[in-house]
Amino acid sequence: MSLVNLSQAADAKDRVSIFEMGARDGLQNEVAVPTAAKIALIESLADAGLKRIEAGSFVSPKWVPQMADSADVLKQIQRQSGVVYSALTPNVKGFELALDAKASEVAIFGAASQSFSQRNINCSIEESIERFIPLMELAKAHNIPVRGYVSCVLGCPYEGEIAVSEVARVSEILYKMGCYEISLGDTIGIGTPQKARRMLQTVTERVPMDKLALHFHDTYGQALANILACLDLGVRVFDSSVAGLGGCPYAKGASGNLATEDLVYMLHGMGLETGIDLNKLALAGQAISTQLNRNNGSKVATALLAK
Ligand SMILES: CC(C)(COP(=O)([O-])OP(=O)([O-])OC[C@H]1O[C@@H](n2cnc3c(N)ncnc32)[C@H](O)[C@@H]1OP(=O)([O-])[O-])[C@@H](O)C(=O)NCCC(=O)NCCSC(=O)C[C@@](C)(O)CC(=O)[O-]
Repeated sequence: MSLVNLSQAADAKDRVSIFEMGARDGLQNEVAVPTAAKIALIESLADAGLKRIEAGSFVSPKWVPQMADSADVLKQIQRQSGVVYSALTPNVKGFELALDAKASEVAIFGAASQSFSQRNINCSIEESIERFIPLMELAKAHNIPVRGYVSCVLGCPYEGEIAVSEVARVSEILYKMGCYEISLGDTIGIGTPQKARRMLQTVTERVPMDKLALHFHDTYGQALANILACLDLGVRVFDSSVAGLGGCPYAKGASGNLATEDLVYMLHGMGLETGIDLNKLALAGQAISTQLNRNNGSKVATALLAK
């Protein structure tokens, strides 16, 4: 049996939704990025047609000082109608700050690995769920949609293999708590296509496919192959990061998410619609790469800009 039914995926004239991670997952690892550069990045991403942009995170500035200006970013961006500007919120304090900064929606972030949960948010999986309950109640009261992340779905930097049953269990808890979508994170980018497919299939036994997103880091260069392997299962939401920016401060050595430009190029090539202008996106990625004084992490953008 073939790994992926390419003809089925190629015939699907449907739309894919991309959640842009560059300004949060991308920049949370970069020191001393001026607030103005973050704002310029977010505005240029919206100009390129991205409708879902993670703009920052309201976490402890002692843990992630790089995101300490998230309120300024959210308060100062020129917003476009129809664009969702989201922020990570680990607890009620973070939610209140996000509300004050007028985040359109927030995201809670848990993990399928106890060790990663402890290192990333300083509590066990069970304690994190307890912390999320009052946040979910507040979000409901304020009519703010909440997205949920599950980290380490294809492996953990501290524990290695993670049981897919645990990924499905945590995903179902976040879904039943009221998260409108669960993003499954290969935090350290070690997954390969069959494993990614099997993991997604197992999670769909507990959470409907149209409530799931895939969030693949590209550390081992497998992210695009993993997405291709999962596309024909019906998943239509992917997280990615312009110019491949990023990494997680609590997953040493992990590189950024799959570059959005590379994802868009593949999807458009398969006849799938994203609503994104690839040339504008490539320019946005190049501008922030130049600002950070680093090579552009997107192969597609590098090729397009060399023309
Ligand atoms: C969760 C905590 C806060 C627990 O950290 P803690 O130390 O256990 O929290 P605490 O409640 O004891 O508070 C300690 C101090 O932090 C402050 N504080 C407490 N909460 C907040 C807040 N929301 N905003 C601002 N300040 C806050 C609080 O006020 C206090 O300040 P002090 O009295 O010492 O001056 C901490 O562990 C933390 O901030 N962790 C965030 C780590 C992080 O941001 N990681 C990266 C994002 S996750 C990721 O990248 C993965 C993902 C989502 O992309 C998916 C994937 O790829 O897998």
